[in-house]
Formats: sequence, C-alpha cells, structure tokens
Amino acid sequence: MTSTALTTPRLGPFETVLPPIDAARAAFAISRSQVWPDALDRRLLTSIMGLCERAVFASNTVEGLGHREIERPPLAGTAVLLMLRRPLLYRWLEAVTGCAPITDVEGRVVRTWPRPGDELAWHDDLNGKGRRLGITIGLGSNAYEGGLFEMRARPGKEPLIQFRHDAAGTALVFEVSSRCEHRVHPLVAGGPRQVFTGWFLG
Ligand SMILES: O=C(O)CCC(=O)C(=O)O
Ligand SMILES: [Fe+2]
Repeated sequence: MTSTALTTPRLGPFETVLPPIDAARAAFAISRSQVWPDALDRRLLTSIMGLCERAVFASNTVEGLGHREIERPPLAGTAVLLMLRRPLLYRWLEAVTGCAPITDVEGRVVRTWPRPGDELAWHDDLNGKGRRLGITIGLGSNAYEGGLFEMRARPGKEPLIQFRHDAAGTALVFEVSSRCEHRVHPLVAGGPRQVFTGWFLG
C-alpha cells in the first residue's frame, strides 16, 4: 500500500475518515494510545445507540477485577464489529502502532453504573487470545462523573493516559502488551457509562 493511501483512508459505505497517519503515529509513540474522533459515522452511530437503548444487558463479574454489564444478545456490538472488521483499518493500525499483523477483531458493548463494584482494577488484557490492541468507543448518551479509563507503563507505573468517553462515537485505541496496564474507575454520578470495548487480534 502506498503512503498516500495510508494518509487518507476512508472506511466503508459511510466513508469514515481515519486520522492522518503521521500525527497518529506520533501520538501513539508517546502515550501508547490514539484518540480517533468520529470513528463511527453519525448515521451509523445513531442506529447503534438506538440498538443500545433497546438492548438487554447481563451482569458480568470479572474475577478479581470488578463488575459490569454486557449486551446479550450482542446486537449493537455486532454492528460495531462489522464496521471495524476491515483490512484497510487493520493496515492503518499496523502503520500507526507498529503492532503487526492485525488479522481480526472481537468485542462487545458494556456498561457500568454508579454503584459499588462497577469498575475494573488494573489489568493488561493479555489472556492468550493474541490481543494486540484494545479499542473502546463511547456509545452512551448520559453524562457521568468518574468512569475514567487510565493506562500506565509497566513496570515503572508511569502514567500514560487518562481518558473519559464524553463524546459518543469517539474511539480510543490502546496498546495491549506486557509493557502497560489499564483500569476503569467507578462512576461517581450519572451514567450509565456505555462503551463498545474490543480488541484487535494478531
Ligand atoms: O471500559 C473500558 O473503557 C475498558 C474495558 C476493559 O478494559 C476491558 O473490558 O478489558
Ligand atoms: Fe481491559
């Protein structure tokens, strides 16, 4: 693929625009993450948020880490996956992050409420499935306090990013490796905090 093709890729029928590759690569090198505004086209985002409003969520406890709810059956989650399962996006991610090859993506919609236990403690997402990068996309329409996503380096614990999903449709892509770990803070008020959370595999 030529560098011209990589600088302005557009995804799918909605022609979602990926951020310019050089700036994205520079941002990722510093914070091991990259914010991708408007990752979902507005029309698609509206449909997916509509699916989320009608969705059923099941309680899910992650042993030793915390609790959240997961969309079951995964209707909105599957719609997001269809958007992300694109070789052009995989090539963009490989060029931006240096994580290669990317061959697949998995994920689902999760939500947390301001109640005891709804949070995720420090973890690395390394579970043997070939996870190379994490992605979260804001899908909520209710404001909330707390609920920060935080990532730090290992072993030194230097802070890398703190990110709050305030704008629906914005994606955060972050490194999954033994060099870093992340957590999600509990909500203090408002919400629910509702995000698609997934992984690019390779
Ligand atoms: O909710 C998030 O922002 C990230 C969730 C997460 O880290 C996970 O599901 O492993
Ligand atoms: Fe995680």
